[in-house]
Amino acid sequence: MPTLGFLKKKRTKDSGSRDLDAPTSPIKESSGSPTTSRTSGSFHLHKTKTGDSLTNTTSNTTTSNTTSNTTTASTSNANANTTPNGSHHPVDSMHATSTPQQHTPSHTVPSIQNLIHASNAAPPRNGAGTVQFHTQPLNQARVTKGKYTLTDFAMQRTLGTGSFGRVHLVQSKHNQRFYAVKVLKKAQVVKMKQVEHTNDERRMLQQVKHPFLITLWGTFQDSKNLYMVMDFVEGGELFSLLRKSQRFPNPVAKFYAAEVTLALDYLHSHNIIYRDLKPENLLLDRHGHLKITDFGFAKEVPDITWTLCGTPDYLAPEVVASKGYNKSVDWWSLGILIFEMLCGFTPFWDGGSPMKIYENILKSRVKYPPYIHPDAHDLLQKLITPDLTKRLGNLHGGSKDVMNHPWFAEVTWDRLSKKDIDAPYVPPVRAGVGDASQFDKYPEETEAYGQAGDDPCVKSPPYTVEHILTCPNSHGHLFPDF
Ligand SMILES: Nc1ncnc2c1ncn2[C@@H]1O[C@H](COP(=O)(O)OP(=O)(O)OP(=O)(O)O)[C@@H](O)[C@H]1O
Repeated sequence: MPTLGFLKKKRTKDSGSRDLDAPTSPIKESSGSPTTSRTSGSFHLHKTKTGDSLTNTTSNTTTSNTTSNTTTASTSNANANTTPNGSHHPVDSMHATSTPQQHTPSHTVPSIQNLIHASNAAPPRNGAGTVQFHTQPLNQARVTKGKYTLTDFAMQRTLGTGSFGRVHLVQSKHNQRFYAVKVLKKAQVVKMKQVEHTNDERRMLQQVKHPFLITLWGTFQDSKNLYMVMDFVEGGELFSLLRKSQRFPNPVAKFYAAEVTLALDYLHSHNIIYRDLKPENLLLDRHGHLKITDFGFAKEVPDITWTLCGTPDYLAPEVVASKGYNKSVDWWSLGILIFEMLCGFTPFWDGGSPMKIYENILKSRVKYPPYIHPDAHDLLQKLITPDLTKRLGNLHGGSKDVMNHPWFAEVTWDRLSKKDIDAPYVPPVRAGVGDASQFDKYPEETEAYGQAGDDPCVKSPPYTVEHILTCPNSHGHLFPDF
């Protein structure tokens, strides 16, 4: 088992008082945007099996995910507070005085809410068939009036950096709301041969619409940079919560895994492979629900593809072996994600180089710690298998096989897909004020954005070989649609 300093560093790729939940365009009020209406919901059993015990940490109680047969407390509405948008959060009072960073020992799950509810209406078992997003057509590209420009936003601090970009908190000068803008340096994108991926990212994100996927409001560019305007997801990365907690109790891992499963189900039903699942790309909204961000490797693939991309620890063996692959890779990565949430480290991690990780992936031998719940163990074995004819999610039943697995037995999928279930952890953020306290601090960009100048990515004929190869139909524009 990895010990000291396991993956403290993030892994990079290889190669107002109104309804604050309503996504709103930075310039124009959107008409068709869904609002998130939350009511208290039930997700869990009254009594847990081994490993399911979860203590409410209203004090500094350590949350244990070790073996326990404890009957868990039901959430009492008597303690209920009201969130700024009027929805129901039983332990919000706790957040007013205790944030995880301030009070929680690093090896505990901070401020985990009761995840186990006493519910009068027992949730139907295996309600996988009722998920509503599956049948919805892909969006037409989201339309906003006119094109954004840099002058529409006041640029603020950096929220995160990645292999190819930097994400800033920004405030719209039109509606004063906060957004996240991903800035990609064109020169860097070209140098790292990410032109096609970047254009794909924009196209994919503009089409998808799902409660657990980030909303892209629009894009623009100047001579040096590409800009993608997204909703600001205030709660920070699941990565940070996981590293602070070391590992999640079984029900907590299950909650996040279930939301990811719904998102994958949606993407796959539209022939989109995500290809970069990892805790760094899972953000928590202010209620603690997930939003998957970073569609840099997402691709519409009706059958198979060959590109080697992803993050080493999370790559499926068929990707490492340069075989053609399909959606199956996301189910493998879901297995790695669940393993990492339950154990605090990834199964093929190795202190050495990515090459060593790849070797381990190809061998596909996983040591399962004894504290993993038997149902979780079973699911993991069925996801982290190199045999594509056996991998759950890749079989005849598709994603429904995953949703119907016993580990997810108490999940009421239709309610979860409406966010009608309380999240296990509510990030301590002040809504609507651009509170970025949940994000790590980064050195800021020194080069000013929006400088005038020639755009090296727009060429007149005759085109260079690079232009023709990377963007054959672009008529000289490497990023024609930004
Ligand atoms: N909509 C958002 N709201 C808040 N923070 C965000 C948002 N999108 C991204 N971030 C932050 O910025 C970080 C980097 O974003 P992103 O992963 O899209 O960039 P990247 O260059 O593709 O990264 P990587 O190489 O790690 O995959 C994220 O890990 C997250 O912390």
